Amino acid sequence: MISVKNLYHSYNKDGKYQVKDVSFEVANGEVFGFLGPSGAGKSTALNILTGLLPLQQGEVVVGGYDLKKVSNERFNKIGMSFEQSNVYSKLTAKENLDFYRKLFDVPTLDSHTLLKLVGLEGKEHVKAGEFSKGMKHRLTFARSMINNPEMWFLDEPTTGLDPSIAADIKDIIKEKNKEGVTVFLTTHNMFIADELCDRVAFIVDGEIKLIDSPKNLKLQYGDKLVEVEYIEKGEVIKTTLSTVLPEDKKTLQEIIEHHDIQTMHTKEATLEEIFIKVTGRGLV
Ligand SMILES: Nc1ncnc2c1ncn2[C@@H]1O[C@H](COP(=O)(O)OP(=O)(O)OP(=O)(O)O)[C@@H](O)[C@H]1O
Repeated sequence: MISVKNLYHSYNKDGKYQVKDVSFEVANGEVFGFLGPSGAGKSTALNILTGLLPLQQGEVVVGGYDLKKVSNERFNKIGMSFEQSNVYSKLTAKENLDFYRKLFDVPTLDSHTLLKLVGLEGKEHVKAGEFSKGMKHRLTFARSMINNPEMWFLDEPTTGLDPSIAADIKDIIKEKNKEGVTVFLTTHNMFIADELCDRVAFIVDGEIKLIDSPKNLKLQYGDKLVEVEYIEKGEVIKTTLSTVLPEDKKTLQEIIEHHDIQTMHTKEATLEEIFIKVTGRGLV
């Protein structure tokens, strides 16, 4: 479980906060996402949770460890993948993983298994410096799993990757979560948030504006509309009707009773549309 209460962070300690009064909880086994535009404070919050940045103000408990009390033991339980790949160029893929493995006091996964999982099978003995950007990202991602973490922190896990690599990464996240791993991720991509997260927090200017599941958000904020294509006098007519307004409901009933329906589906609001509605800001 992750518990964050009244978290603040100021890089310059000048009274301006890049993370402001942030509170949330992530249950064990949940995928929780911070969704927000560039500069919203997502990485800053994540870096505090993983110990990369010092905790200045607030209460943070990760996997039972209170961040105010120093304990290196907690690093055995967490994994972190960075937005920017940071692998050692002069070491091979296997050497990169083996070097990192030594930092843990718990059983670790073997390099071969991890490299296979991220599609780098056969590249064990290639220097990371010769890897493409996507391959370096896969290696960083593989490294974050080496200690079989209970809590997995992923900063923009698919940003800048080509669609097939992004799809593989998403599948691995889903698989690990099925095995019980708790995931905290940041993203400015509504599709990632929608597809992967059980709950998302909308974050803007360092503040959380709302937390809910993508499904609830769509139910609550989506316009209740239905798009219908039907045949009238040999022509295809397309119309959008409210499922709430009485006149539209009557029209819809009339269309269903007297016309040949080609297609009919409800029109869902996207998370980005809801984000704009709630925060007044876009996701870029
Ligand atoms: N080391 C730093 N020193 C001073 N300010 C910083 C530092 N790192 C980030 N910031 C500022 O803190 C704010 C939040 O940045 P952060 O990187 O947490 O945002 P983000 O939501 O993760 O955005 P992105 O997706 O672009 O990384 C931004 O205004 C950024 O300029």
